[in-house]
Amino acid sequence: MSENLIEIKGVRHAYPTKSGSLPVLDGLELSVPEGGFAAVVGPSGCGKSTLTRLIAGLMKPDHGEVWLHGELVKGPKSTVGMAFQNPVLLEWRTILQNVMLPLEIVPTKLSKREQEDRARKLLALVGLEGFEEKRPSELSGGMRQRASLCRSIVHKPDVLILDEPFGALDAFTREDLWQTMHKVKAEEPFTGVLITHDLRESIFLADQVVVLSGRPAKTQYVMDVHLTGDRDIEHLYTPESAEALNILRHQIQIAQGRTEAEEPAK
Ligand SMILES: Nc1ncnc2c1ncn2[C@@H]1O[C@H](COP(=O)(O)OP(=O)(O)OP(=O)(O)O)[C@@H](O)[C@H]1O
Repeated sequence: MSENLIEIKGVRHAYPTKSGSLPVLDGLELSVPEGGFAAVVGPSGCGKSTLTRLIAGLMKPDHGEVWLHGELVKGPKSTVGMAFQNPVLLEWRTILQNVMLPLEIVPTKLSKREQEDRARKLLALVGLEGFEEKRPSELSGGMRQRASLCRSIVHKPDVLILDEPFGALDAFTREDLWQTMHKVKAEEPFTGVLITHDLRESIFLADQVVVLSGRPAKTQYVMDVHLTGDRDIEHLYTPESAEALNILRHQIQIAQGRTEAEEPAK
């Protein structure tokens, strides 16, 4: 049994297509300890979303193993929470009812009253107090994404998967959401995997950045992030952050086949 909450070992996967088999992952390794937060970056179409489906047990890999909490993943896991770029909130339900949805699906010991209290507490945590009875269309994109985040953690999942949740937001809203994420993680600790195309986002939010190679993707590079103290946006403009971003940018260029693997210029 592994000490890591998420352990992905030697995963290989190919999709059958009309023109033959499309190898997508080939040699994927990922380890995330309990309470850890890994950001996964890589070239477009390299297999990042495929990785999230494997962790959630929505697909089985052709080869290799996915372990969650010391258990081999063999089917869909309700202990995994997910949030996507498009929040997909149900318009016929209020924001509060949308956030409570997973509690209707995943078994819970909470009474109806306690479920509602929990959903209200999370909405307040992300700055949506007073919007509980609104419909999704009455909220901005950033607010809908905040509600979606509450919905993804309301049932206290073991693992939170975030698949480009901030990708469609403007830069200022995105930075606000990054800070909200830190607040949420401090109050409601989770083990997370974030898929992103934004390298600044990866080093601001995660404690480990995993760079995937071009398709079929393998784990090409892993960076531990050591931003000290409370993370605020100014941390992104320090020499340490600039150096980390430089290294990651270089790794992405290697993954895209635009440069040879070599030490980045200092
Ligand atoms: N169900 C499927 N059947 C066949 N091919 C698929 C299927 N799902 C994904 N693919 C293909 O597998 C490759 C990897 O897809 P995936 O969505 O995992 O990549 P990604 O890294 O998340 O992409 P992006 O960066 O564009 O979001 C792509 O070429 C995609 O077209």
